[in-house]
Order: sequence, then C-alpha cells, then structure tokens
Amino acid sequence: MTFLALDVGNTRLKWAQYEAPVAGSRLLAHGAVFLENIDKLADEEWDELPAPSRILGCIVAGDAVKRRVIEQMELWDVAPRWVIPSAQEAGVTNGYDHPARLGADRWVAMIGARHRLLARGIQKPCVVVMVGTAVTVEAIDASGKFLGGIILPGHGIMLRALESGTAGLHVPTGDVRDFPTNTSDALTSGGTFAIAGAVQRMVENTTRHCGEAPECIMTGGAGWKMGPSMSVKFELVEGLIFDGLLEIASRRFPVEL
Ligand SMILES: Nc1ncnc2c1ncn2[C@@H]1O[C@H](COP(=O)(O)OP(=O)(O)O)[C@@H](O)[C@H]1O
Ligand SMILES: CC(C)(COP(=O)(O)O)[C@@H](O)C(=O)NCCC(=O)O
Ligand SMILES: [K+]
Repeated sequence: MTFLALDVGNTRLKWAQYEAPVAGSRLLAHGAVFLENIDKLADEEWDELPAPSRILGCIVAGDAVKRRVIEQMELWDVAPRWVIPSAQEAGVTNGYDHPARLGADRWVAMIGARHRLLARGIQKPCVVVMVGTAVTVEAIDASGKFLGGIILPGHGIMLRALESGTAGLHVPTGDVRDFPTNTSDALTSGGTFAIAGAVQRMVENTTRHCGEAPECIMTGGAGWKMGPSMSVKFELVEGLIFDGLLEIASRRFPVEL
C-alpha cells in the first residue's frame, strides 16, 4: 500500500514515496524537478517506481501544469487526489476569510508543523515560514487555529522585480552583509533581510496576540539560504509539506494492512 505525496509549487514539483499513507511511514524514494521538466517524469524518475496505491498532492501552480502532472501519472492505475483547504482538517482550523482560497501548500505545511509539535508534546503557538518562489509566513495559535499569514516575494522575484524596474541593478548575486558596500551585496542582503524581518514581525505579532512566544518552523527550497540571517530561533524542516500530506492521508485513506 505505497503512498505517493506530491507538492507542486510555482518553481518545482517535489515528490516522495512512502511505504503507506500513515504518519511516520518509511520514506522509500523522493525527488524534485523544475516545472519545465515535468513531462519527463514518467520516462525518467517515475519509470522504475513501484506503482503507488494512493496519491495525494497539493498544487498551487496553474491548471496547465496540473494537467501535465496528471498526464505523467497515467503510468499508474490510481486517481490522484488533491488537497483543497477547508474550514478544518487534521486538527488545524482555517481562519482565512474564504478557506478554499488559501494556498494548498500553506495549509498542508501548517498541518505538518502542528503535528510535528504535538508529536513532541508541544502545544504552543507556531509560526510557519515557507521560502519558495514566494515566501509565506503563517501564525497558528496554541489551539491549532490558523490566525492569518503574509505573502511576500521570494529571493528570485525580488531581484527580478528590481532588475526590471530600474536601469542600474543588473549585477551578479552578492553576499549577505550587515553593512553592504556594493550593489550585489546590497541587493542580496536587502532580499534576505526583508524575509528575516517579516518573520520576526510575525513572531512578534503572534507573541502579542497569544501571550506566549511561538515555535518557528521553516521549510521550502530556499529555506537553507535564510538560516544564517534569521533573527528569531527556528527549526528547518525539509519535508514539512510531506509530513502534512501524510497526516491528511492517514485520515483520508483507511489503511488495509
Ligand atoms: N536546486 C536548486 N537550484 C536552484 N534554486 C533552487 C534549488 N532548490 C531550491 N532553489 C531555490 O528555491 C526556490 C524554489 O523552492 P521551492 O520550494 O521548490 O519553490 P516552489 O514550492 O515555489 O516551487 C527557487 O526560487 C530557488 O531560489
Ligand atoms: C502564496 C503562494 C503563491 C506560494 O506559492 P509557492 O511559493 O509555494 O510556489 C501560493 O500558496 C498561492 O498561490 N496561494 C493562494 C493565495 C493565498 O494563499 O492567499
Ligand atoms: K511551496
């Protein structure tokens, strides 16, 4: 009863195959491809994969990408299911004005983060940071209610926006410096501090609202880039979305062992 979990973002498709759709299940294989390479999955990475008996994914890329992903899965005789954020799932309550309009990746990451803490006996507020194409920073209170979150551009979008909106900012990537003294370092540090500062602000908002400092969990393809520049204590969890998908799958797919 293997389980394939998918996370399709605006830059890359990430996948992971588990022994079963059960939280804590053994990871059998995993991979990531840029969206332009999706069409090769069935012939390459997925070619040798044992056919999954269940597939659950979250997708925030557009319909054209979704169709291309579904096409690659025709290799197996199983209909993929996709997470649609609802008012409540797996112990997390959705505070969004229109719950289904919340990005599915944000919802799944929050469910993953909540259960990660609960598994350690921690029932505290939590700030969930995802550093992908865009950056999202969510606040969850100690009861598991999603209070709200922010969306800001990721590193790449920030740089491209500055490049295209100005004449003098076409420079190579620089380093993060406290006091940048050249254009490359100024841009790289600016983007990094924008993200670090946004997280710090959300931690402050959450502390004030909840009367208790939150745990902070960070994930996403570019999460590692932020590590050295963060001003709040955080934990980097690479597979947070997959943890969330496993939690949801455990509740949706009764296991026939
Ligand atoms: N192998 C890589 N090569 C280049 N950039 C990468 C790589 N892995 C992650 N990144 C960075 O992470 C971002 C994509 O992260 P990811 O979590 O896959 O985003 P999304 O979920 O939006 O598709 C890119 O914008 C890039 O900055
Ligand atoms: C904010 C996002 C663009 C993040 O996408 P990503 O960086 O993971 O590719 C995505 O979660 C999304 O399209 N959300 C829908 C709008 C919302 O969450 O309010
Ligand atoms: K993502």
